[in-house]
Amino acid sequence: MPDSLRVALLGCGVVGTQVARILTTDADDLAARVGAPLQLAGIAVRNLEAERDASIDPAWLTTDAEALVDGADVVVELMGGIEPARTLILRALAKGAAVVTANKALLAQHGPTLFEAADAAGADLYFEAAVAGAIPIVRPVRESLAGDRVRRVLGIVNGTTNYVLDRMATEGLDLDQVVKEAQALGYAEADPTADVEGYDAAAKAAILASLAFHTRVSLDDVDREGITGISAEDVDWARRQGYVIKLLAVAERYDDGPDAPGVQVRVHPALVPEAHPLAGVRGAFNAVFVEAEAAGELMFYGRGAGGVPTASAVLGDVVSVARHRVLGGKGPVESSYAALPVLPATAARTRFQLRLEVVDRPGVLAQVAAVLAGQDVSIEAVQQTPAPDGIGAEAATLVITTHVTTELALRVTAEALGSLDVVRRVVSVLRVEGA
Ligand SMILES: NC(=O)c1ccc[n+]([C@@H]2O[C@H](COP(=O)([O-])OP(=O)(O)OC[C@H]3O[C@@H](n4cnc5c(N)ncnc54)[C@H](O)[C@@H]3O)[C@@H](O)[C@H]2O)c1
Ligand SMILES: N[C@@H](CCO)C(=O)O
Ligand code: NA
Repeated sequence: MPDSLRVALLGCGVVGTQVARILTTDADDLAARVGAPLQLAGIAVRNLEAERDASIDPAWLTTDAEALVDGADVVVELMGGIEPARTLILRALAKGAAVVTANKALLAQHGPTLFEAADAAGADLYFEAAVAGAIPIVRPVRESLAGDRVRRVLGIVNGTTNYVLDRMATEGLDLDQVVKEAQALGYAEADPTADVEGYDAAAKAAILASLAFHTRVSLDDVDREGITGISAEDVDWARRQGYVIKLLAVAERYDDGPDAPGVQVRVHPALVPEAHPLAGVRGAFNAVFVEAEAAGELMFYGRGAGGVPTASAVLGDVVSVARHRVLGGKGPVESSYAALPVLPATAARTRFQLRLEVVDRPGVLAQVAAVLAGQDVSIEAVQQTPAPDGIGAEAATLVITTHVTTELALRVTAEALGSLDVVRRVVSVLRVEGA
């Protein structure tokens, strides 16, 4: 067998601990698969004295990340954040080391810089764990679908928010209550902003869109709306109409119409029909639904987070890049040749459902319909129910589902409806996806 390959770990947190453990406990199998032993060269940490899992040998730890990087064949970055992760990855690539990272935030903001550095050095940069944790999705999109044309990607890529929305639906609980519960269970962070406001999902959406459309898409290109505006009442309304509310990452390519060709990438809560495969994704699970021209519909499902599942994706990448070291060759480089324009939020095309509280008297529906017609928004269905308790007599709730329209037309429509005398309140506006 060739000489062993030196693997440096940066970060010994939730994921790093599990990667270190499996690297050592499964060393024989990994060596056989790679064709050379993988030697854990060390783990860079901030504090040598911090309490750690019993599987972590204190002799592995160092605070000198730079020296560790300089002596490595494979650098595994699991610190998270932008700096020093970015500088250390660039340093590793410049020295010709292969890099594996799970850092979606870094890739979504500085991907091009990192990929250019990898290309210049002829080194591998792998990142399966950065999108949907254990689920193989980066490699399928980057490699298996490289001969196809992806049209659309719809993903549930944040486990925390999926757990929260699922509990709201099954228990009728409010968002705040469930977020507290998710924190107690260790799903949600002490500061849940990155998850509930959709930043984590938006970073993953940018990475997926870049891969799917061979176009650079950064976090700033993603229109983002979190789940904080979703009420228990919204969830209940959705259920009664045969939908579930999911936080979706949507990336699609438009080949017709005034904006074509272009890609549109967004993260927002959406109504998903109960019969759609994404509607059945429960709890903290993730799933990514891909529509490709030749392949048709594909669905990738599994655990998007957690130290052990995420370590599976990291180690899969480590084995891949290590095999290249042993056998020669290299993995794919960044593919951004298509350079499609990334379209603004207003260009997004989808169906919508508007819920209005209206005055219940003759002619109201006609006025409402005229506003939609004025923006060329086509109505697919209208449902009227008597006023909920508390909004008074002669009032009704009107639920209007539209055909596909643009976000721009919908925004203008919602504003115009809100200013009609007969509309007391625009209660909610939700996109409908996957129908
Ligand atoms: N936890 C998950 O389920 C999950 C899933 C997919 C991807 N990821 C990604 O994996 C990465 C790691 O996540 P995690 O959950 O293990 O985070 P974590 O916070 O548990 O671990 C990060 C560790 O890195 C250490 N660290 C930070 N800066 C450092 C520095 N300058 N030098 C040395 N050590 C430093 C921290 O002290 C911490 O122990 C992140 O990029 C995250 O987005 C995590
Ligand atoms: N916080 C993320 C896990 C890491 O990507 C989630 O809830 O899915
Ligand atoms: Na993955």
